[in-house]
Amino acid sequence: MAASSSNGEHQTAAATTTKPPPLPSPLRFSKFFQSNMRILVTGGAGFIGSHLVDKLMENEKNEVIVADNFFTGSKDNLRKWIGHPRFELIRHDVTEQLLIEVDQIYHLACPASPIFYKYNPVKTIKTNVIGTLNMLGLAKRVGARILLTSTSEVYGDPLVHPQPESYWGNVNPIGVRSCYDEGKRVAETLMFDYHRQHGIEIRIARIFNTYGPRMNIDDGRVVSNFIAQALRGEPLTVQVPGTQTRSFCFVSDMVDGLIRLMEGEHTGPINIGNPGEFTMLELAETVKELINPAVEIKMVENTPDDPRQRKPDITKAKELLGWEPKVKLRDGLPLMEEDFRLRLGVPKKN
Ligand SMILES: NC(=O)c1ccc[n+]([C@@H]2O[C@H](COP(=O)([O-])OP(=O)(O)OC[C@H]3O[C@@H](n4cnc5c(N)ncnc54)[C@H](O)[C@@H]3O)[C@@H](O)[C@H]2O)c1
Ligand SMILES: O=C(O)[C@H]1O[C@H](OP(=O)(O)OP(=O)(O)OC[C@H]2O[C@@H](n3ccc(=O)[nH]c3=O)[C@H](O)[C@@H]2O)[C@H](O)[C@@H](O)[C@@H]1O
Repeated sequence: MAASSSNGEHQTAAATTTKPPPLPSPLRFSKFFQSNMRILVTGGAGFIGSHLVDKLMENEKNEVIVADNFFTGSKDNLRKWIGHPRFELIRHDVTEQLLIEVDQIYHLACPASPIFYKYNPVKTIKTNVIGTLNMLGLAKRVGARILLTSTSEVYGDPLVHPQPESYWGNVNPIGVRSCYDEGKRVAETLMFDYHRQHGIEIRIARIFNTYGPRMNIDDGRVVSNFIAQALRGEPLTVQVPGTQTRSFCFVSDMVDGLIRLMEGEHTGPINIGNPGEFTMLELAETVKELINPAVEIKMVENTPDDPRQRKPDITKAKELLGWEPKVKLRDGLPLMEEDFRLRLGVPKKN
């Protein structure tokens, strides 16, 4: 349960550092040469990362560097930028040191789909802990601001609903999801310790389920599974009991929220997600209605520790970032359907 001493204000005040941040690159103070903003996106070849790169590249004053090990991401997601003079792609694993010069770091590198983060749980923890430590070390050396994409999974199987940032969560520390949710909790701790101890400028986004074009077709997450199944005419696999809820955010809204957080004045953590809440059975019914009314819905076994409910309280995002999602689930699903049809080679019948 949320302890009374853990209300948002108290948490934010305790987090504020008195130490000035390390100096940014001398280039930022040069009078005659206005250098571009150099932005590192770790995990930039993945789903959210590649959409973020597209948005950042729209600004001609930005240079974007992606560091990715291509575990779940792909060069294909970035193909329109490869060879662009303001873009660089580095095959790099964040569990290793990275010595480059940058002004901002969006730190996304980490597998996000449960089937991928459970595939090699020890590596997932290393990515979250050593990877975040390395990126914080880089931020400290070059005086960069760093944003971590944390997750609603830090709330575990929440006992408070909807979840405000002040809720400390209900997480199983030894379960099969712990490599990811405890990994992200340590990553958040490291961010705040570097902030308090070294004055690093940090931003933490707690992302709730995000969907949209470019998700891996075999990613295993629920929205991509249902859309791919509906298009192939296969039964939609609802994991029991089907009454568990999630709140789904369209990827363009997510990218807008992440950039506002990076550019704003607040460390966070700030929930970024769409508060529209659906049971998995409701989601299956909606996909069936919109994409393939002939398809069956089949109940299948679930995995351990699956959270029963999830819905973000986005009061902080609204007040501090002026952000709220614009795309409703019923409008976002057809945009994703279009992309999946193209990739699966299933044209729409008129
Ligand atoms: N999509 C969501 O619903 C969601 C929800 C909460 C949090 N997040 C967070 O957002 C971030 C991006 O998620 P996504 O949905 O785009 O996932 P994704 O799997 O599509 O992207 C992750 C990217 O990180 C790369 N990567 C993984 N381990 C790495 C390592 N050790 N070194 C370098 N690169 C590595 C992958 O190759 C991939 O390109 C993740 O940090 C995830 O935890 C996502
Ligand atoms: O919001 C978040 O913070 C987290 O959201 C997702 O985690 P999860 O909600 O478990 O994602 P899914 O695998 O899409 O599962 C959602 C629900 O759908 C159900 N499901 C999944 C797949 C399927 O085929 N059928 C089905 O009913 C699952 O049992 C679960 O209840 C992401 O994958 C995490 O990276 C992210 O951190």
